[in-house]
Amino acid sequence: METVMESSNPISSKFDRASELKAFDDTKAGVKGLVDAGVEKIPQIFHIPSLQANADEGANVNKVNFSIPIIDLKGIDNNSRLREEIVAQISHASETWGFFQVVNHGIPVELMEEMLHGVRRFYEQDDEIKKQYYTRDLTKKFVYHTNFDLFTAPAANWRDTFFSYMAPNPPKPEELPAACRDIQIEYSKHVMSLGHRLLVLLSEALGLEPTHLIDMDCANGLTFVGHYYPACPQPELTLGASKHSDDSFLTVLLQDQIGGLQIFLENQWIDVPPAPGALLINIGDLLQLVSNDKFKSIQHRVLANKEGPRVSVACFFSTSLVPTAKLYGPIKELITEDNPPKYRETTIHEFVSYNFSKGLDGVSSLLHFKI
Ligand SMILES: O=C(O)CCC(=O)C(=O)O
Ligand SMILES: [Fe+2]
Repeated sequence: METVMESSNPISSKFDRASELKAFDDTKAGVKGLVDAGVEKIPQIFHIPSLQANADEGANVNKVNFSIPIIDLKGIDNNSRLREEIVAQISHASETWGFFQVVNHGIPVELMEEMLHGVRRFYEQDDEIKKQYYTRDLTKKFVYHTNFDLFTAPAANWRDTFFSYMAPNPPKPEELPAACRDIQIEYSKHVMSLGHRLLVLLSEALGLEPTHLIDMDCANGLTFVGHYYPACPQPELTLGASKHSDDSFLTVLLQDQIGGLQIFLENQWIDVPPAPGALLINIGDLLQLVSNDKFKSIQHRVLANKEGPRVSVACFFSTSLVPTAKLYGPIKELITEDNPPKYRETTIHEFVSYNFSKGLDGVSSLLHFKI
């Protein structure tokens, strides 16, 4: 009798969940630790009920014939007609899909591969060394844990993650783990320069001076995030990353060949299969906000998979760590009588803190800032 009452009591089942989450966090071994221990049934904390009931939008996958455009940057710097053409492609993609892939982006393919290897080396190294980096202290220079929103999200994701702020105040090399330090530093430098080039093209796409977005400090901060999605024995019950949009200005994503990333467009989920040598670029919430909704920050998610591990590196351009009181709102030059500001002004710190406290709950943070 008591057992029945306890299990139907929402308060006690909530307590169970809290202690399960804590026990999982305390292992410091992440989702990979569960897989290494041989779990065949994924723990309850990872279950996403709407997926199981097929009740979310996931029931509609790839009904439209659509693929993310691949934009070739080759020759952009010495042919002005080609440059205009590329700006038009970037403009169209950013207004419509919020996502595009780039090739001939200036980052050597070997470097991209070594970057993915570096992330994998970190996760697959000796557990005792890896655990030393496990922390929920976000002021650390290198933060490794499993889900950042483990204790607040409705369901945990089948994913482990580490991150470091690589700009404006990069960590000292010795503050990063030996498994990925050299490549993380080198790759981040390349991404910084690609981000600058893209922000120039995006400024032009908005009809602004080429340096407009750079001058607004959109490329001052870079957060480097290394994800590891272990193979999942029951991928239909959970997700690698829940539906969300990025809180950055711009995100540069490097994914391996496993696949599983999907974007939510026209009320359905669309696969974003990896394209060899390409980097995936997406508009973040902050760029949607300053462009007054001209550019779209599109929600996306990552499926859990049986074939993993899947490795990806997401580099977010934002300035969250710069203690600036600078206000960001819709860019004045874009505002007209017919196009009044759609958002109130905010600081990066306020925006990112709001997004972080909310976790990956599928609701855009932008709504909170709408006028
Ligand atoms: O791993 C991926 O492909 C996507 C990760 C992602 O969406 C994110 O880090 O915001
Ligand atoms: Fe994302």
